[in-house]
Amino acid sequence: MIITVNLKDHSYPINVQRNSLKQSGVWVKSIWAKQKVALVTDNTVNQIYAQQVKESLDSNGFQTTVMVIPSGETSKSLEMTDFLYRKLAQNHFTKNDGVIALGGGVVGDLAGFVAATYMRGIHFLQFPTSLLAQVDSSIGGKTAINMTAAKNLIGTFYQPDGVLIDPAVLDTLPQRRLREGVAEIVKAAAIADVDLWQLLERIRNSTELKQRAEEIIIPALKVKQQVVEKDEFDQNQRLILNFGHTIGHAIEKTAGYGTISHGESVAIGMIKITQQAEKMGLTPKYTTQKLQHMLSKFDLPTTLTDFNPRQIKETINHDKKVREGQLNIILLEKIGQAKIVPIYIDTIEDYLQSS
Ligand SMILES: NC(=O)c1ccc[n+]([C@@H]2O[C@H](COP(=O)([O-])OP(=O)(O)OC[C@H]3O[C@@H](n4cnc5c(N)ncnc54)[C@H](O)[C@@H]3O)[C@@H](O)[C@H]2O)c1
Ligand SMILES: O=C(O)C(=O)C[C@@H](O)[C@H](O)[C@H](O)COP(=O)(O)O
Ligand SMILES: [Zn+2]
Repeated sequence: MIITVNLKDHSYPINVQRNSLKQSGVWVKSIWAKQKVALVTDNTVNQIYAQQVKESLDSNGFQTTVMVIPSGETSKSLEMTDFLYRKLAQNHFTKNDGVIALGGGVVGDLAGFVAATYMRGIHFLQFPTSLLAQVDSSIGGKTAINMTAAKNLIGTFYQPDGVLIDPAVLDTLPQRRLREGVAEIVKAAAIADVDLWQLLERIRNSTELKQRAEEIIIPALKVKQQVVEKDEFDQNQRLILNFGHTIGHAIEKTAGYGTISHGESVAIGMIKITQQAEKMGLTPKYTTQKLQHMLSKFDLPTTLTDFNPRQIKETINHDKKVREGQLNIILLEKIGQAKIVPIYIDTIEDYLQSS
């Protein structure tokens, strides 16, 4: 199935097809002219999938160099950015050449940032291999690396030329990694798709979800595609994709990148913000309970024992949504519909204390 992301300057296809990775070179040839390709991956995905992708690319006329970064959130760094820039330069990559991100959101965000900035931008494709990357991070063009001060502080908007999703690769994805993707799917349903929410309600657990992957991936990525089409550069409506992320990103940073994963932090963030919104009458009663029930069913965390509101507040000060002392937070109008509410940043600690 092909879903097109329609944007003013750069529309592109998302191709969802089981077992497509093995023949990915054929698809790439339909998008790019023959050229050098940097296949950026992490050491886990490298061992399982890089060779078959390289073979398919090379047999379709591409000249592929595999570039491997360590697995995990700490690779979204200036150090790894520099490592990839050097590799591209050593291998004489030019503006005619391209980068393919083969991996989860970490590989996608980092490789996308490198592709966007090397020679002011070279061609870029996403081959997402984690559930999270297949439903969220590979689409929409946000690229980023982290700083000590806060998450995703450096980045660009840089849309890929295409996204190739092979649901068969989820077979090798560990359970913990799978449920991290479920957190973003629950987010997508909660903010914009009540039908997807109801479908998730009918699914018993992560195992069943994996078996019915395409049924879930397609509506989840359509939520993202539609939101991005309305507001590519995060000026207004796209902010809803940040539901649970203001607190979530602060949790990731304060715990130490990679300690509590992105998906887990977002799950806790969605609960914290909804609990308080419910208390203030901004979100209907029992919404937190519904979210808690949904997330727990997929073994996602909904609380954090070491939650430190002061530290979290300090980190939130660096959030990209802060403008002139105000922060846009995302709340649920109801399940399936989000709203953007501005609050004063000074009030965030009380907000967090009482939730
Ligand atoms: N750009 C965006 O719009 C966007 C959206 C959501 C999340 N993100 C970012 O994405 C990152 C999280 O992504 P993630 O959850 O994919 O983490 P990840 O990239 O670290 O992948 C999780 C783990 O799964 C492994 N893995 C990936 N695919 C596999 C497969 N098929 N089989 C076996 N192992 C596999 C990886 O090696 C890694 O160890 C965070 O940095 C987050 O900020 C970005
Ligand atoms: O695409 C978006 O927009 C999102 O907010 C999707 C989020 O799931 C994702 O984690 C994103 O990277 C967060 O972006 P940021 O702008 O808050 O850094
Ligand atoms: Zn996210």
